Amino acid sequence: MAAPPPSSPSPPPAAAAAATQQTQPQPQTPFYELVKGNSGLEKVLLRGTRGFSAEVYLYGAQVTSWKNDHAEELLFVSSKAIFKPPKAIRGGIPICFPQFGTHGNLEQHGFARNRLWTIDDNPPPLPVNPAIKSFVDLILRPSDEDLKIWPHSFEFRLRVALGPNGDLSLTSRIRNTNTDGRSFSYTFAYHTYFSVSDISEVRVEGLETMDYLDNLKGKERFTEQGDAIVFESEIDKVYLAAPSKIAIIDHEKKRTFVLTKEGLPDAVVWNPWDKKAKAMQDFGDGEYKHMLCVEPAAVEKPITLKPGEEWKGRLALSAVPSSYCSGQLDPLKEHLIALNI
Ligand SMILES: O=P(O)(O)OC[C@H]1O[C@@H](O)[C@H](O)[C@@H](O)[C@@H]1O
Repeated sequence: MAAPPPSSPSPPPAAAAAATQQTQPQPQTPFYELVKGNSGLEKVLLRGTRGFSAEVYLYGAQVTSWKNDHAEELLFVSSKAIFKPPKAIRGGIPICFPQFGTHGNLEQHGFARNRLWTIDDNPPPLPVNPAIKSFVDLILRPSDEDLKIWPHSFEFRLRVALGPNGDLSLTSRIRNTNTDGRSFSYTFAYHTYFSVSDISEVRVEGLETMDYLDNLKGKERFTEQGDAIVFESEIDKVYLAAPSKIAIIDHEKKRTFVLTKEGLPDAVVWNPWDKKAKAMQDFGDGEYKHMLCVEPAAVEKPITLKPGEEWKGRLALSAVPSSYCSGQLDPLKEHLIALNI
């Protein structure tokens, strides 16, 4: 598909066709480009004001890039990532559905991350900030093969939006479309890989004093101590009933990522560290130093939907200068209000 110049984004063909059939223009015409990415897989480019950008592969509906106005990449994608089904792409924001990790009988993290999603040009309305001009809606429905391993009919809609201040939001809407009257339950995560300068210089605030399940200790439950979380070895924890705002402070970069989550009670924190990194085929030996996963999730208590019911889970990310005092998430409030998240 021919890529329109960034200054004059064009609606995708289906949206353009729909617009000509309507007397009233669509209030929210999604602006994006569809281009070929690695291994010929298609990806959507979102361009915001002042050079902000994001990329989303149709494979896995996976965000693989989020850049600020200095064209700096804010997400981590491994240099060894494999862009070939059935392997999930190592990095960015994989979607874990209908199972997080090994909490069930399906393959680790479920199948949504290694399925081909399609662009949904006519999604049901979703209230949005009118200042957001760059977004895309993707949809996944189960194939006959999927129904054999998880016998439930569903519609999973994901909107990825780039805000006017460069903030990135992902909104998932999952609907039970079973016609046999059956409910279904699932666990879920936005498996977000952040790019950091040096893991030993990073601190996470917002999870102190939380209870967590330690995946490195047979999912046993512990309580975190009062200090911000720092990293000196492998970590794989599911923090339970975590607050809606979490900050990742990168001292060297003088950058703070602020995560805001809705509908997702838990937060997973993962870094494989050196030994596990070496054992991973699609991950460089030293790359653990430059990434950290903080994953808004619903793990401990699966979400249950009756037929016709819909669940919504949202993640909003912003990257702000680290110019506030340690131990206080509150000063971020003003910035969050300014960002409208
Ligand atoms: O290699 P995968 O399947 O992408 O999983 C990576 C990690 O993902 C994390 O979310 C899990 O808590 C870890 O246990 C897991 O190792």
